[in-house]
Amino acid sequence: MNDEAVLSLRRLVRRFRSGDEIVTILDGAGLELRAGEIVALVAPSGTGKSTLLHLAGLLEAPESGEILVGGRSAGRMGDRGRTEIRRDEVGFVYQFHHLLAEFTARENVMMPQLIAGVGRREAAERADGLLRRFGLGHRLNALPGKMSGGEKQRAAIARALANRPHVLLADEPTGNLDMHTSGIVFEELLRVVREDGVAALIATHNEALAARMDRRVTLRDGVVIAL
Ligand SMILES: Nc1ncnc2c1ncn2[C@@H]1O[C@H](COP(=O)(O)OP(=O)(O)OP(=O)(O)O)[C@@H](O)[C@H]1O
Repeated sequence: MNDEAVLSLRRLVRRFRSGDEIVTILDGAGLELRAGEIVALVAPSGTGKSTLLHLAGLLEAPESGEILVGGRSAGRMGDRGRTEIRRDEVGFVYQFHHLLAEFTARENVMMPQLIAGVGRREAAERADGLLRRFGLGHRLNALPGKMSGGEKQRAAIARALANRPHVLLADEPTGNLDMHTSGIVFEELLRVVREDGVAALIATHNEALAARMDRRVTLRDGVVIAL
């Protein structure tokens, strides 16, 4: 672990049109994530958690402010540079697994690697290793339709980590699971992320899960504050 920020969000402003009005959701939001640090983003519904994660993952652009990933400023990059950073540096986990239904667990975890140019054999080995770490060694060839909710979400987390990202962004990663399964899957996510030294920003409504992370932040009036 070192003290270098792998993700810096600086003075982010994001507005949306709502009918005739312009609503400012983020109003100078800033956050730094150091290598290996796991941060919980805990805030009421509608305060901008998903918006902040989308900006951090370069899925959309802020009206103003700066986003640095691995010290590189995304604002100064073209679409191609942003796409590369998204692919190589950032992993995403959503509430819904978004696995491809016609591909097995192994193939789903291979997919981002193949897109990044990794060979089939190496991608399959990495996929199997990751899935095993999530207790899915017996489900490598299972199709998502045959997997339980917890298994699918584990596979989705493995896929997010497939390209060895420095940053993992997760939006209610266990929000679709029952409380018991959610706790177990969450524990596994934290274990693997810690073992690999990945920095993570995880939005959750669940205070008990948030308490297991390194620090907690919230959004208030469009800015990030420590809890
Ligand atoms: N593309 C959009 N167009 C218009 N308004 C939007 C858009 N995206 C988000 N918003 C609005 O911005 C606000 C924040 O939304 P966001 O999804 O970031 O909140 P959240 O904190 O993640 O909420 P939840 O916990 O319910 O997921 C909401 O009022 C939402 O309606």
